[in-house]
Amino acid sequence: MLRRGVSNESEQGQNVTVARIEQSLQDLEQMTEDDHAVTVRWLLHDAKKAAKNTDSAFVDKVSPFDSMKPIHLSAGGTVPDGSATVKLESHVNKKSKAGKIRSQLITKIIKSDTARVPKYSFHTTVRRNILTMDDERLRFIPYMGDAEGSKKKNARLIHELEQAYSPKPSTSSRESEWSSQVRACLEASLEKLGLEIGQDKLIQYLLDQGRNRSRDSEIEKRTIHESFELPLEPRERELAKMVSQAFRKVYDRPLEDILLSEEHLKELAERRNSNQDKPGRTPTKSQLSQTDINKMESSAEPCPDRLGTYTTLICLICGAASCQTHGDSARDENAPGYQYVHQPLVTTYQDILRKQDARIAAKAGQPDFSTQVDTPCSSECYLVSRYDDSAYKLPAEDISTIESMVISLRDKKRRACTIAFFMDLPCWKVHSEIKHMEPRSVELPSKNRARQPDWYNNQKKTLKWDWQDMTTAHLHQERCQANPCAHEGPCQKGCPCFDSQLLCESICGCSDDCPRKFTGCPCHSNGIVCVSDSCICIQMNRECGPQCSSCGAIPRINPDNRYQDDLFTTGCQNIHLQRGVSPKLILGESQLEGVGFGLYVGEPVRKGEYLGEYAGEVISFLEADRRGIIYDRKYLSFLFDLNSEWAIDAARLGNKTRFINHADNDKDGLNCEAKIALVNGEHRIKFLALRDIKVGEELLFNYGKKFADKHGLNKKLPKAKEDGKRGVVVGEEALEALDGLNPANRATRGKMTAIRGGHGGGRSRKARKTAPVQGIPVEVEQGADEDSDFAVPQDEDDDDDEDITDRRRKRKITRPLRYTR
Ligand SMILES: C[S@@+](CC[C@H](N)C(=O)[O-])C[C@H]1O[C@@H](n2cnc3c(N)ncnc32)[C@H](O)[C@@H]1O
Repeated sequence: MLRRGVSNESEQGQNVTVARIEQSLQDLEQMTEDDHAVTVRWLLHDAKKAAKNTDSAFVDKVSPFDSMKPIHLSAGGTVPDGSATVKLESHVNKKSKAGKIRSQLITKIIKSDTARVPKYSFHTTVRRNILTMDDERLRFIPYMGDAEGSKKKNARLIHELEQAYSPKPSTSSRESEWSSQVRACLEASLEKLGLEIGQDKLIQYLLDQGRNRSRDSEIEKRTIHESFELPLEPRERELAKMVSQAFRKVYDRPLEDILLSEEHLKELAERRNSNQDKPGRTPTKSQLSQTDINKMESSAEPCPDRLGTYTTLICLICGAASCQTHGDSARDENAPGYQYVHQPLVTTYQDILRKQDARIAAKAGQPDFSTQVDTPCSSECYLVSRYDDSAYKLPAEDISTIESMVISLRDKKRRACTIAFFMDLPCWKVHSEIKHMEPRSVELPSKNRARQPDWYNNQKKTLKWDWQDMTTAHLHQERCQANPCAHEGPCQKGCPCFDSQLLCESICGCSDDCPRKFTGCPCHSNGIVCVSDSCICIQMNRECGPQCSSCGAIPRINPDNRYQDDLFTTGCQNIHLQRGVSPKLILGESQLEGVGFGLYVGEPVRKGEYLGEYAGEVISFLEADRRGIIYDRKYLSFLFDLNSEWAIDAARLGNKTRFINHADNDKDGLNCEAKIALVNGEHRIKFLALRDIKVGEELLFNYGKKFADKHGLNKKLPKAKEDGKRGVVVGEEALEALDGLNPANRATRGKMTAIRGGHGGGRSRKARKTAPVQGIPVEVEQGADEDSDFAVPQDEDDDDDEDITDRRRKRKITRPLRYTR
């Protein structure tokens, strides 16, 4: 904020010298400093006044510690029986040794029969995965204890964290505030001197000179450089050189620090890319003739720019506004090799319409949950009205508004009626405009059609016998995240699905008859139930979905039918995650000594049954690596690789499955496995029982050798009943133990018994309501069982683990928990 204005009086640019520019810059610098001083004085004045007011109104003048007597610490001496000593070391002044105070406290040891509460790292319970952006700022350094020899370890940790979180020093806010102030000052100074160059020319000069040779922001530099159409005139170059020299003298640093700072370059490049600020390219309105302006305003083109906003606001996978589950994964701009590229997700209107069509087509097979019927909206409704299209022309801006609205309205049948209502236009006219917009007439020439992959026939819905050698589309941990494709032309080279050798999904923008599109399973028509490898969806580690028109998945994924157990006893069984009903799971202290909590089953589970979803934050690998530094140091990690780009972290957000501990093999109590499945274009992790599991058994799955080795996961279930010591608890007795030890659980006891009695798909049928989240109805159970069932199993019993047979699994998809390098 420049309080004293800069003189408008233009000085003669021709007589300018380095000394004069220097003087002008100094004047402005002085002015800026004065201005800053005035601002700070005002702020302090205000702050003092505010503090005074608060003081009298709310602050107690007497310190609560005033009445406390000082405690005299005993300086050691004999320690009475039943006591222990604690050594304290306080540092008053870090640098001086004199500031170090050592004392020793004598404490009483209190013994109690109460079970020790296991260590627990706090988490918030979530019902579905939440996409979390990268956070490359190191916000705090965790306290890792003062144990012997930990100083070196802590120093190493701090170094590691600083390396991971700040690969390059980011501009501090003070620095960036200063830079922008000086930039403003510079602009004013050039204006005052009447020089015929502005900041743009100075930037061009610095880029021409190859100043700022750092490899950072290369793309931005190129974008900006290419936007200058004409080379600098010799006079301009001379002036820019003088400004650069004067700047260095006044500020004692190079001009490029201010004009080519990473932050500023990024800002400029974004502006250039969005076409708002192309020097010498985009004429201003005043430079255009009225005919040009009319042409621009009546063109159908301005729409795509605005559509960009729609596509980023509305998720292309689920249609939710600002979706937190899918969406463009976070970019780590500080990552080595990161390059700024301005790349709108979807570029043209036709792409978006195609995507819309694909989504609507994918939904066509689903039951219509809406209550709408095909009744005409008015006498002018397109459903009833016969109209002469050519007789009535809409203004360009109305057409443009219709285009924009079409994108956000997914119900195709109703969109003309809805738009007509909002715009107060005849429905038939809106409908006719929409029809013109749709790229239906675009028939692709046959030679240009996409080809089916060699290993998959989407019409017969079959895989070639050696398909597993030809693709990794089913190996989710190795493949990338599914991103719906949206491009002109057929799905061939250049299409992201094609290039990643993946199939197109129903959410992709390509046409329904794209030969690369996954078309689901034909199980019912082939007389098969989706339960084994004969179902193509199971073979490809996918859950059945709307694209499987005949197998019976569609009514089974309808949330309204979730608790209709009869429906699930037959028909498609490959919809676990979409149904989302798990058996009763009880949280208690793990039977693996000292590992904290563990998860137990509260009702019998059969082999192959679904146990729950491993939910948490979906984060990029870069973020996982950063978080992993602290997790690995604490030997407590909840990271789980989801695919080749993303991981799930259940440390901060998660559900009960985050408490499932590790076992190497059947002998150690391994009883469940984790599988990654593709569910409607989304990767998700589910737990399945590897064998029949008895009530009260602790769930254990194999985290993978790398994780187990790195974290030293060596704790095993105690052997069955040995000389009165603790043993594995299973069966009814275990339930008593789990139940009885925590009075809070008694209330649920009757319910659990009832569920056990009615086993055969029997699950806790809790009252539930639906809560809309981002426009999508999400099931929320009232009195959710999450975390209320704490218990500490302590009783002994025989370890009567059953023999586990049939361990040979054709598809190896048990996914190790992530470890960080
Ligand atoms: C996903 S958490 C499991 C829940 C954890 N027990 C708790 O209370 O939060 C994984 C962590 O549990 C511990 N853990 C799991 N299985 C273990 C085993 N067999 N031996 C030792 N520690 C284990 C390790 O600290 C590991 O990093």
